[in-house]
Amino acid sequence: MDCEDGVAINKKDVARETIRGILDKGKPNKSRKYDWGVRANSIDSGLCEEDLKSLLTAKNLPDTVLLPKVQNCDEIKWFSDKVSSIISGNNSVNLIIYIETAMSFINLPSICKTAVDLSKNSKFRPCALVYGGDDFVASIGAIKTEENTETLYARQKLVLVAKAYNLQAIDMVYIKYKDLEGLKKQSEQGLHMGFTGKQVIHPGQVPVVQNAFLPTSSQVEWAQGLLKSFKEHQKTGKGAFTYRGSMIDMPTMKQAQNIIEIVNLAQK
Ligand SMILES: CC(=O)SCCNC(=O)CCNC(=O)[C@H](O)C(C)(C)COP(=O)(O)OP(=O)(O)OC[C@H]1O[C@@H](n2cnc3c(N)ncnc32)[C@H](O)[C@@H]1OP(=O)(O)O
Ligand SMILES: CC(=O)C(=O)O
Ligand SMILES: [Mg+2]
Repeated sequence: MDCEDGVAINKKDVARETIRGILDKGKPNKSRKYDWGVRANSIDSGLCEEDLKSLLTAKNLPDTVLLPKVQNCDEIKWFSDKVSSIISGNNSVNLIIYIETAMSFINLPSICKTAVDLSKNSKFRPCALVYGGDDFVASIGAIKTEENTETLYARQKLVLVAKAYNLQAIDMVYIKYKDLEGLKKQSEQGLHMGFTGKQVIHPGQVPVVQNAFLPTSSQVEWAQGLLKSFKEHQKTGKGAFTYRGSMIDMPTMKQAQNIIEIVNLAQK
């Protein structure tokens, strides 16, 4: 649910009140496991405080707050203070941080470190970074291409820093939402770069992105076989061995473990 750029400037109050009403009612389908996330307005818009006061005092807290256009660690401190003063009792929310301006990228490690450190004594848990590709392209004055070479450095930096701080890395929006083949290609590009997932803006994008980020059956079969073979070779004292024509040692074993971990998480 969005209070930010998907909402016209003259409808900010309406969006906030509508979302508050939805939160008050609670999740309609309690048997299905899903999270409710709300994207507030950015702190520098001057609207964020009002968003948080309304959304975080609803009868049911959103599972996650998405904070756009985070520029520096002072904004994380601001957010930490606000959630601590607004959220009652022992409740807390997940925090997803949007990185989408040139300055955000300059300050990225300190933004993450501050979020991780402050969360130990606050009411939020940082869980992911989002690459806000459209705002970023506007911020640096680039021209968007289908290959995304103009933003390769930024996307790779986001993955690198996210993983260093044990956060998920969520890739850009694909705005040509009717072009599912293009979406598939861009999802696979993000997956290969190390992104954990991708934003969607239309229901039709959901299955394409989910499929792209789930390991294929042949990858799972390869990983299971490799892990079995790795264990057997360890017992016989062999750190390196050949599996299906490739040299395998500890790092490849870890890649196979990643595949199995994603499958296990997706099944939960
Ligand atoms: C760069 C950024 O900041 S991205 C994030 C901010 N932007 C957004 O969130 C935009 C979200 N998406 C949208 O607003 C819309 O999908 C649009 C404008 C792109 C297209 O809207 P439409 O022309 O209505 O799409 P379409 O007719 O295909 O919709 C089919 C159904 O899916 C629903 N739907 C479309 N998008 C969404 C969405 N994001 N979430 C939930 N339902 C949606 C429609 O309401 C419609 O439902 P209905 O059949 O019950 O009436
Ligand atoms: C998703 C988003 O906020 C952006 O691309 O700017
Ligand atoms: Mg944006």
